[in-house]
Amino acid sequence: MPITWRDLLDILLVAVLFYYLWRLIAGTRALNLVRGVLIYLVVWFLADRLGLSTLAWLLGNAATLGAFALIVVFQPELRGLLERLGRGQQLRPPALSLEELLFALRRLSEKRYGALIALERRTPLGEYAATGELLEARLSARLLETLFYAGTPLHDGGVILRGDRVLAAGCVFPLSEVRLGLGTRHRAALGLSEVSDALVIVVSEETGAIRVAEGGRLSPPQSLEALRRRLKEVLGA
Ligand SMILES: Nc1ncnc2c1ncn2[C@@H]1O[C@H](COP(=O)(O)OP(=O)(O)OP(=O)(O)O)[C@@H](O)[C@H]1O
Repeated sequence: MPITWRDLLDILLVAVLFYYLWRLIAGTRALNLVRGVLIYLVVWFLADRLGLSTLAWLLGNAATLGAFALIVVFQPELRGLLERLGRGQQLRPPALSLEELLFALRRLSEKRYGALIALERRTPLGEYAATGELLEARLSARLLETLFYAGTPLHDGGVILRGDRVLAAGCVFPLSEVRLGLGTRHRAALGLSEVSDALVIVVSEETGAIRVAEGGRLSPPQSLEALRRRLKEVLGA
């Protein structure tokens, strides 16, 4: 059968669809889910082909239940994906004001205010923002300083930045299981970086040291210059 222009268009559209799906899930927790589902499908297919009827029957029936379970478990990610699909590229939040953030970090470090700040990237952090107080406020150094001033109700927990907005404060991040020899603020920074692609900045209340957690790794104390370089890379500025 000859290949028609319809076949080519079909293949092109499917390729574009997969490419955009991949871009949406790359770097998110959903990527692990996709890997898991693919392995499941391969085992199911092999069981069916090799005539392992009980295993194939079991996997076939569990698939329906599993699909519902996945929707429930990954509801925050799915909502995030749909939000991003709807939002499109143009309506991205304005870029973060790097100098404002660096100025805030300098002040927090000098004053020894313990701080925990997550910069949202591709992984939606809405589920963590929901554990704190939603602010949706424009980022300013004075706001960050105020939020981490000890004694105020919101100073406990982490702040989430989305573009140039302070999305939420007083948020609870997942704690890493890794023993760092540091306290819970640092474990929370590392924990969030393990489950998302966020860049998480932590200022120590005890020493004023600024560290960055990214991709499940916590940096040694950083100078503001080193931090500026890394943030510029991340923000593409
Ligand atoms: N799961 C969490 N999510 C967000 N913030 C957290 C979490 N757990 C603890 N924190 C923050 O960490 C603070 C406790 O910090 P702790 O003194 O244990 O940290 P640390 O890593 O030793 O840092 P520091 O050098 O600032 O003392 C809490 O008051 C809270 O603000």
